[in-house]
Amino acid sequence: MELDEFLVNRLTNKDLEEYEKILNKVYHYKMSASNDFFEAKRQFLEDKISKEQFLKAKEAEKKAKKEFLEVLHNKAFKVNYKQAKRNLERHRVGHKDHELYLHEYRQAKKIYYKFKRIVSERGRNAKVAKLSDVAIAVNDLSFRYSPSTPIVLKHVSFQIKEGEYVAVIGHNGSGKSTLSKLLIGVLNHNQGTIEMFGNLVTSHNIDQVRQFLGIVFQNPDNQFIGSTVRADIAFGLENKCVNPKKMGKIIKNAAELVGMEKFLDSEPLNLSGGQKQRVAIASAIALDPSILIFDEATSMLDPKGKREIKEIMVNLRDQGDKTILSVTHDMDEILNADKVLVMNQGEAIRFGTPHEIIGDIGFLESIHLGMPFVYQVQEAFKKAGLPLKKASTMDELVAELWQKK
Ligand SMILES: Nc1ncnc2c1ncn2[C@@H]1O[C@H](COP(=O)(O)OP(=O)(O)OP(=O)(O)O)[C@@H](O)[C@H]1O
Repeated sequence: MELDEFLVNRLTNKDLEEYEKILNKVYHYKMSASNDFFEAKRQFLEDKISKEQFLKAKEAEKKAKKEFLEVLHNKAFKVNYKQAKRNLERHRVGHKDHELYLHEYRQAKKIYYKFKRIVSERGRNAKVAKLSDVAIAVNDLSFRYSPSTPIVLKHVSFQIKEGEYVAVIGHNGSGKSTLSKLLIGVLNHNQGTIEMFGNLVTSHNIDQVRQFLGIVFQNPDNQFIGSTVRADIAFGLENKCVNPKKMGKIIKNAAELVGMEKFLDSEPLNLSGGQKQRVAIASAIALDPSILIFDEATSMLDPKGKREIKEIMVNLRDQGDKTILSVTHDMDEILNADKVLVMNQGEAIRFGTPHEIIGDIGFLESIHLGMPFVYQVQEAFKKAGLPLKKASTMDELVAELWQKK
């Protein structure tokens, strides 16, 4: 598009209308490029497209963003207003053309203020703000993959407050992944609402809402994008156009948070699954998202890897400023959470503290979910006529058994 067209004196309402049309066009172009990039990233992580295709989508998004910002920051209407002001100063009261320049000045001023309003509306749309301390509010959410397939989520409602750690559990096929895909905007919901920090999520603002989200997926091998740990963490920062001077410190802090600071120059090949997953977390944290979504992030790891990741999740929660939603099959993990959402056949059937959920053994059995290991041991002792004092963690259990000895 020709921005210079607007760099002429004496802009009219018609020019402003033309500008608004162009702004809308580049805005929608940017939104669609951002969605394409997000989708490409997901497909790349799932090995469905090549790195070249993924990088192409990244470039397209960068270009679209740049073009949008160029249009948004167009100076023509301001220059026009200043010019008209200068002209008026040169043709004061008494000059034969004073009335003409006064009229032009008023016109330019009016158009400039209208321009500012249009830009600020787009500017507001371009950012989402925290309007509430409820990080995620899902209300009456229902979903089916296509009109001919059954409903897989049925009237799901729950709220997660900022800073809470919520584990989502449920038998295979209960709808956990579908729920997480709806939350990150990979799928669009058919019915009900999702709000993030009070912002109603729609297909128009999903790209902005994603600024709140950091996502860690299941497969550690597919999450590496950079050739080293440092390059991997830098990738998202570059994409967000973070000042290169600030990047070094951000990367170091993020790596330290997951205990990977000594591996910044390591290549992915030389890392264990757990270490790769720690880097994936660091890459997410570096962008400082308010909400972290872990989508079965420990399921492919060995016991040591699982333990490491679960410790990091607890540390992140304890720092207090991150909201965590973790879709998991690990019944031991739920003991770390503040709340547990239980899914069954597409419905959110319970939402409570881990102890409320685990305390009801009959309920867990009825939906084919096992108990955390610590509770299994206590049950076994109880059945053998040796009841133990209630222990919620392995340390408490060991202490209790030690005393019995
Ligand atoms: N692309 C799809 N098209 C149609 N139905 C689907 C699709 N993906 C999932 N489903 C169906 O949606 C329901 C919920 O699946 P979902 O993957 O969300 O469950 P889940 O709880 O995450 O299971 P798991 O623990 O095995 O990952 C299942 O009945 C599944 O068959």
